[in-house]
Amino acid sequence: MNIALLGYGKMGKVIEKIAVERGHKIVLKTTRDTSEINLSNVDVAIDFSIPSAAVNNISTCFNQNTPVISGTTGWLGSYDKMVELCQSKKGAFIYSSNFSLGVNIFFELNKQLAKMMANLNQYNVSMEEIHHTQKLDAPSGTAITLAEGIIENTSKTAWQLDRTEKNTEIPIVAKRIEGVPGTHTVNFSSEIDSIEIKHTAHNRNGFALGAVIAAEWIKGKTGVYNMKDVLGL
Ligand SMILES: NC(=O)C1=CN([C@@H]2O[C@H](COP(=O)(O)OP(=O)(O)OC[C@H]3O[C@@H](n4cnc5c(N)ncnc54)[C@H](OP(=O)(O)O)[C@@H]3O)[C@@H](O)[C@H]2O)C=CC1
Ligand SMILES: O=C(O)C1=N[C@H](C(=O)O)C[C@H](O)C1
Repeated sequence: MNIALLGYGKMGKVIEKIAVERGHKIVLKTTRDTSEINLSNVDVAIDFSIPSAAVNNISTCFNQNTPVISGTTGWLGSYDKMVELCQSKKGAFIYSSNFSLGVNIFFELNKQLAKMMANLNQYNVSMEEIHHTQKLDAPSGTAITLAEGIIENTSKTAWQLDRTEKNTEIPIVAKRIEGVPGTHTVNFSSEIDSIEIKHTAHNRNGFALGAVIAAEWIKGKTGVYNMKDVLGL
């Protein structure tokens, strides 16, 4: 496949390596200095850029009839608008806050645990995410997806960064430590004991491999999908 990398930073570079190993060709790389995106010889575009660039990158793909995989976080206020545009242009789109197989299994485990804890009022739920110091958004997209999984399955109604005002909110602590690719913990704690589930990324390979697998999967399809569809979870 001919792949465009919209964003060629830490993730773009790992995706390039894995995509080439899997027999694909990178025909376009964009950075903050790119003024025009021409996708005429591109089969699938993969966007790992910055929150303020994601909507323009994704819209450009729909407008040029190119399927797009987006892993950029911090722009989700515009997700519904992008879904509408995709549908109106009969495009193809996958967004995931986290493309790794391990985290997508963790998302399902988190929902199962939340279901089991739903009526156990003696436990308080809290979350922590740790990332490298260059990360622009907080909490991480992955932490937001985890919080949404808990909200769907318990009486919690919202998440809050670094504080909680109400018992119905899930507190998320975001820590920034040099070199950490991404660590997420969900904790249910009572006076008697704690139950904790944790995912630790050892490097960026899992995120990148998942994005390339999603790009291979979406070629030739139309519609809006997620990583559960891709991985058959
Ligand atoms: N869903 C997932 O599985 C994962 C998601 N992420 C997310 O992916 C995104 C990228 O992460 P990462 O690679 O670490 O970030 P980097 O900061 O290393 O890279 C961002 C890239 O985007 C480029 N960029 C900036 N502005 C634009 C623009 N207008 N158009 C196109 N590209 C632009 C930067 O350009 P320049 O080189 O000129 O600075 C850089 O190449 C983040 O939102 C992060 O949260 C990260 C890991 C996994
Ligand atoms: O910025 C990162 O690095 C990461 N971002 C994603 C997120 O916000 O959840 C995924 C991963 O944790 C790495």
